[in-house]
Amino acid sequence: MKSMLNKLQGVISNAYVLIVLMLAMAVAAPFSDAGTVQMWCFAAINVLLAQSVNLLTGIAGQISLGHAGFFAIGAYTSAIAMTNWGVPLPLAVAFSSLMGTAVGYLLSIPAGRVREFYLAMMSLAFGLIVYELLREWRGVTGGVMGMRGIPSAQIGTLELFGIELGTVEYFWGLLFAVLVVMWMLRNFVKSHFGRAFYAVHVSELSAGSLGISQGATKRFAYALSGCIAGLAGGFYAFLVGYLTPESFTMMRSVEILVMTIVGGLGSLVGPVLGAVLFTYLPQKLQAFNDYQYIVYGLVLLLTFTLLPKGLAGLFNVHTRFSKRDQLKLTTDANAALTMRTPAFDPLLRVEDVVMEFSGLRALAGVSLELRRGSVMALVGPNGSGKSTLVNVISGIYAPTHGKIYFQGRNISGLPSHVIAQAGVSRTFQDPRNVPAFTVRENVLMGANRLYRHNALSAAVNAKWAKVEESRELARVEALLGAAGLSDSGDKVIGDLPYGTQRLAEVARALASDPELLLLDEPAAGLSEAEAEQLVGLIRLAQRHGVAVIVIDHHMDFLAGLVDEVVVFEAGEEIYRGDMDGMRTDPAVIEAYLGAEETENA
Ligand SMILES: Nc1ncnc2c1ncn2[C@@H]1O[C@H](COP(=O)(O)OP(=O)(O)OP(=O)(O)O)[C@@H](O)[C@H]1O
Repeated sequence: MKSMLNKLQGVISNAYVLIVLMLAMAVAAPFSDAGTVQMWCFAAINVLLAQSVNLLTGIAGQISLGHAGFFAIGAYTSAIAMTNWGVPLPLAVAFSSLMGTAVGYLLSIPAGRVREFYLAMMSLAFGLIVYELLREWRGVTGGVMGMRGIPSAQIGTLELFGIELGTVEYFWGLLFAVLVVMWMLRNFVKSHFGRAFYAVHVSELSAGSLGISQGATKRFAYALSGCIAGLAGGFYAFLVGYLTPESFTMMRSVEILVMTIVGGLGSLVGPVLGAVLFTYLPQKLQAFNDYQYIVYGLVLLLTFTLLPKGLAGLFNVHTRFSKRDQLKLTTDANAALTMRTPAFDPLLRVEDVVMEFSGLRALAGVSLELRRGSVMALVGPNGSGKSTLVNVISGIYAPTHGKIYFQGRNISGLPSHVIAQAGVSRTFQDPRNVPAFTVRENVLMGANRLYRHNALSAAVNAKWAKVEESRELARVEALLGAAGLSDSGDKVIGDLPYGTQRLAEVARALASDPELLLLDEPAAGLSEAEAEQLVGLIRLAQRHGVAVIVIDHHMDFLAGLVDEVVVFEAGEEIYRGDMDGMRTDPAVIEAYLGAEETENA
């Protein structure tokens, strides 16, 4: 029984099954009655809408309660383009996508600045504004009476190059569009763009440290989502032949979001399942007469309670976030990191940096220099400013005073993603991985700054995109080997022990092929064997000329690994030198080691 269920799950999650199903529908369409094909058209439009929400909300993590706004903009744009300006069908539909893209981009400017509850409210407001505009801008939209007489496949008034298009031909066109959009989305989501969307979704702080601009990523997500919803709107207008604001109410927005969630956010198959269900459900529920909305509500409640991952969860559908399965890979352990030449030495110069938090001096004038291939430890009691220094160097905080030069360039106060792009990589005191990604995908995310191919190449799986993905996957494989994680590559990281997650985060930091590596307490919570793996990774970086700053309290771990130790107390340096000197330094004993011994006693 279980194996049969597994087989069924395998079949459903297979994209080819979906394609075969769609082709079968295309073949069956001419032999089906007009009402059935019409429903298939509505289902296809809903699939586009659900994919659009899935990209923005499921992948990029930006909730949308106003998607009917994009849908409406697409529908009215194409209708106006054809009826008022005589634009032919393909161009009119393309216009609706372009308009959706432009509005999506514009909306991202305010929406990208807010989160959670405020974002939900803002997207809701967007949908309401569009709805009101449709009602009030009578000269363009026809107001509450709407637009009628739009060429329609359903009525038989739609033409393409003089040939009449009926519902069946229109369905073929829609199906083709759905297939192309889903194929492109699948490739896109499995590329570094998809991983960047997810990185921003899970932690904007961590995304910045990977060289991913949260602002640019969100703008891109809104524009792409608007593009797909606009396309759906374009198709809708020429299917039904009339538009009124009542088709684009807040309820419609909610319905689009709900069908995506019920289908399963984050997967590509989920939105298809949700869209199909929500095309047929209202029709089937008509049998319940006055109670249909109660039954509708119950269906939703039950789905959310029993299937937290939506219908896709029921079928065990997992979207993976790399193109590994499609590529032939080579592994070359030496290819993990680039050999650095001493072009700029010192690589890092920190000059008199002060960091104040509302009057509290976390750093009180810190200066240091770091050479290529050297390892510096920052030690000191809790609250002495070690993490703050790492945060200031990596751009999480702009220093109150002082300068930081990296490769001769003043980077103080630059955004964290710009600093990461320049070659500064870091880990956090608490590992910040994407829990739903596998170990391999998490490490691969670190390589984000090294990709050069554009989004279109990623979406059509261009050769360039494949070459880059193979190259980075091979480097990741070598890094997984160096971290002792080769056997865990395919495991979902959120299910793994803390030590593995930490090691994977260090491997991820190295995957960016950095010049400077900043490790914030990387050995905390590691077993002895894992700590050895960590030492191996740091040495690998060092051999390749990477400069390393490591914060840690474990003297045994640091001994033999570091070239220089800097001890902090209350934001000031109280010792700089080697480990042996530190152990006998009176100031250090008084401020730090004495305290450690007392703590250990
Ligand atoms: N974002 C912040 N806002 C306000 N105060 C902060 C902030 N970040 C750090 N601090 C304060 O700055 C001081 C230095 O903290 P920091 O985290 O750098 O110390 P640390 O040496 O890394 O300590 P630990 O070993 O506990 O991580 C502390 O007093 C801390 O409370």
